[in-house]
Amino acid sequence: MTSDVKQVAGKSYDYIIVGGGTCGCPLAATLSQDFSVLLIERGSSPYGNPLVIDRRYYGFPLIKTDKYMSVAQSFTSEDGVGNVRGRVLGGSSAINGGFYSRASEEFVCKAGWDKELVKEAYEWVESKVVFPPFYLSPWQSVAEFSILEAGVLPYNGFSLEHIKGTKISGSVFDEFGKRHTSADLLNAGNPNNLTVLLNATVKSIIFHHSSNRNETRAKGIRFIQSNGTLDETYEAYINKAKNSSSKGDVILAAGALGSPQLMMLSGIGPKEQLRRFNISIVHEMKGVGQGMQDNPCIAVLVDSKPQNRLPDPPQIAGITDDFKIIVEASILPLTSNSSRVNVAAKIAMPTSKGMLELNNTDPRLNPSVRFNYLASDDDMEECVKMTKLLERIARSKSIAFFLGESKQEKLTSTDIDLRNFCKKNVRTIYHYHGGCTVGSVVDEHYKVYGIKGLRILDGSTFSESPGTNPMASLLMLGRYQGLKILRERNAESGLNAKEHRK
Ligand SMILES: Cc1cc2nc3c(=O)[nH]c(=O)nc-3n(C[C@H](O)[C@H](O)[C@H](O)COP(=O)(O)OP(=O)(O)OC[C@H]3O[C@@H](n4cnc5c(N)ncnc54)[C@H](O)[C@@H]3O)c2cc1C
Repeated sequence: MTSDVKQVAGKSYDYIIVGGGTCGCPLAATLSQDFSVLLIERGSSPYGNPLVIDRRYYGFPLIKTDKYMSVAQSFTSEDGVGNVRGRVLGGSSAINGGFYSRASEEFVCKAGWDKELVKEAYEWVESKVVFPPFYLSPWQSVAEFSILEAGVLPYNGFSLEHIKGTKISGSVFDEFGKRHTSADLLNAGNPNNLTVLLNATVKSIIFHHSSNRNETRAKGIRFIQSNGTLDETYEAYINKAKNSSSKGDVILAAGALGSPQLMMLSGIGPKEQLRRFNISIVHEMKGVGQGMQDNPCIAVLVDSKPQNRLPDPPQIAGITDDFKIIVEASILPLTSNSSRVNVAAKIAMPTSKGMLELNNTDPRLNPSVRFNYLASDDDMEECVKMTKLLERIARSKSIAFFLGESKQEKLTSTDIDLRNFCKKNVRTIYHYHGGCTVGSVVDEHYKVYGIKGLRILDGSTFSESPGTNPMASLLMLGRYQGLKILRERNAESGLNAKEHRK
């Protein structure tokens, strides 16, 4: 691990992975088994940073943000909803709630993934960074009782599966309250093959055009120091190989905001967008930045005023019969010595979608994004149902007993009231995705259409969230796709050897 750009500048690797986040780290570890890998991350190391590592500081990165260096980068969508994205090795797995739950079989089927390999990849991740609950905090126990009291049944106890009813899930926090991020998975890589460059932001992809311009191939990246100037750029390249099929790839794993942004900054995207910022067009692609989606969330504060309770990440989930609503509860800090107790629910499969656009050419700044929360009637209807369920939970005897307060007053009365309540109070649960979706920007192997040697692997490729919280599936996807690439390359080298012997 280094922050010295000079150790990397001008060098070549079999694979270059942009973004040391949730998907990028397991991918880098896996590919390094057989190939040289450069993993380049704009943030710093999570190790030794209590805001990341210590459960007692859960939620603090969200309230301690700055423009360039904080581990969470805040942004406000065009809908006016505040949000954050990870900016540290480990990515958003280093700042999130740590709640770990596998995708449903239906989601795996729909994605066209190989079921057995998916299982193997989940198990690999779980053997390293996922923990069963060693104990349930008093608030998580009360959340469990209150969700059951509101009728989200059956009770499933501890399970990593996405099943209807109320369950206790896995977590990336261990029994000592220490967070394990995707960065820990790098320990499973081959240290002789793996270079991790921190505090370096990729500015654009470098392309090679064949002499007849029939083929465009990603041949490297251009990057800057994250605290440097935009003009002082460095380059790293993909290793030259004897034939094009044995070449590696540049793989974007910069997240649902980072990957579409970087595609556009590199000249791949909607023409008008690129022209607006004088970016030379490498490949027109209308789908880049499209299909942005965030799961609408309503959160109800159940305590009457801020208190000094320890932050408490979610560990219980209530999943309704139709799998359309998921309820979780946590205690989040407001300031360094006050916090609020909340119950939150998300619409698992919203239909409203938005888009992402460039608003500057500095890769360190946020692009502009609109999610169009609750724009469709279906989503609004679901939000009304979700708020009714939240009310039942918030007014449960279990919560009143925990707080030592009398049962909450009813918030609203008619469906019209509830619609207005939803419009006014919709927020994020941070599971946003899209922008480079499979079928639109990348094919089923996560290869960018029309460009050789370029793949994308992260939340930007999802056209819907995996029903449940997405971290588990993104960790899994990094491992899964890494294994697929290794197998692909082994099969190719077997074929080449055969050809050679003929
Ligand atoms: C506050 C919060 C709470 C959440 N809680 C949960 C939860 O409890 N359970 C759950 O399952 N999910 C949760 N999520 C969602 C989940 O964490 C994310 O969906 C997931 O981590 C995204 O993974 P990713 O690989 O797509 O992107 P990230 O993990 O965000 O990785 C992208 C990486 O790329 C880097 N990067 C971006 N641009 C560049 C560039 N130009 N050059 C170099 N590096 C770059 C970033 O710094 C980052 O490290 C939460 C998310 C947040 C933000």
